[in-house]
Amino acid sequence: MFTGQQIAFIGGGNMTEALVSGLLKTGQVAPAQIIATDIRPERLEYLARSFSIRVSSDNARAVSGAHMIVLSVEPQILDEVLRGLTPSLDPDVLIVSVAAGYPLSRLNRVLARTGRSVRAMPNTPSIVGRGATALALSPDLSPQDIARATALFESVGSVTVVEERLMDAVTGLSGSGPAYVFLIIEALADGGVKAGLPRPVAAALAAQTVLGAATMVLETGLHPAELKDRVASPGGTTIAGLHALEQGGLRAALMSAVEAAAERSTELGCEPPSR
Ligand SMILES: NC(=O)C1=CN([C@@H]2O[C@H](COP(=O)(O)OP(=O)(O)OC[C@H]3O[C@@H](n4cnc5c(N)ncnc54)[C@H](OP(=O)(O)O)[C@@H]3O)[C@@H](O)[C@H]2O)C=CC1
Ligand SMILES: O=C(O)[C@@H]1CCC=N1
Repeated sequence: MFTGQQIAFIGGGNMTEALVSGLLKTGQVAPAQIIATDIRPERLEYLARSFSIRVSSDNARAVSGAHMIVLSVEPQILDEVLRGLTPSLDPDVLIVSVAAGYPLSRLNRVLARTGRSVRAMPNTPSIVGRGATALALSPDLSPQDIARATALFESVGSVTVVEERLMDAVTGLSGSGPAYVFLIIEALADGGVKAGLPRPVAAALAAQTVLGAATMVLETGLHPAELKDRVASPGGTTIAGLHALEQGGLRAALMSAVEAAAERSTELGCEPPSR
């Protein structure tokens, strides 16, 4: 699928590292087919050393001759970065953007092109191959384009295709969601420490509990409420803990977190560039 294809990653940060690592692990892409750019020389050195890929500080040169471009810089600077690519851009190149909140209509407007683009929202568990990515596809993509974009993100986890109007909601849930879960794991571990556990024991139990519970939801297909009910014995420990969570407003807090992050994603898409 990627035979003879050149892939350019613009912005050599966390997301690019996860995707480069995932793609190379599939064995479908050789290091020489990948180029990554960044403005930080230390990131370029790190990426070249870790993955033996080509690196450059020149975005325009990197995209010249590329068959697929992955845009992975902050949304606030993406307009400026895109304008710098325009002179060397093949009008037919497949463009994949992971920039939060940044709509495909804006991408096309800034690049003065009409399509062949994918808006993606991955998340940081992609770094360990357990990512969740949603893709919104422009209507003119070929089956091969869709297969390539899907393969890129399947190399680091699961892929779901959604309408672009849902991408801000996806960003609020699975894009930002790992941070909510890290906070929950930290707080559970703190609770364990408060109840007398050594910190390393509490941290390991908290993380494994979240992993195990999430795996049960995915593997059984049961409603989380059904699984919750199976943990809570009548008059037992769990119902006492659940009552405390309801009093603390955990459900409403998590719903508000997703809503606030989704709203921020929408705002980011409308904001003028910050630099
Ligand atoms: N982190 C996450 O959980 C997720 C992030 N995203 C999206 O992915 C994108 C990248 O995020 P992430 O990898 O975390 O960010 P990082 O900050 O880790 O990576 C971006 C890199 O691009 C560099 N950079 C800045 N300007 C340029 C430029 N003009 N040309 C080339 N490189 C440049 C940055 O340097 P410097 O730091 O000096 O600015 C930085 O090294 C963002 O759009 C974000 O919205 C999407 C899903 C999840
Ligand atoms: O916080 C952010 O803006 C990015 C997008 C989703 C996760 N991190």
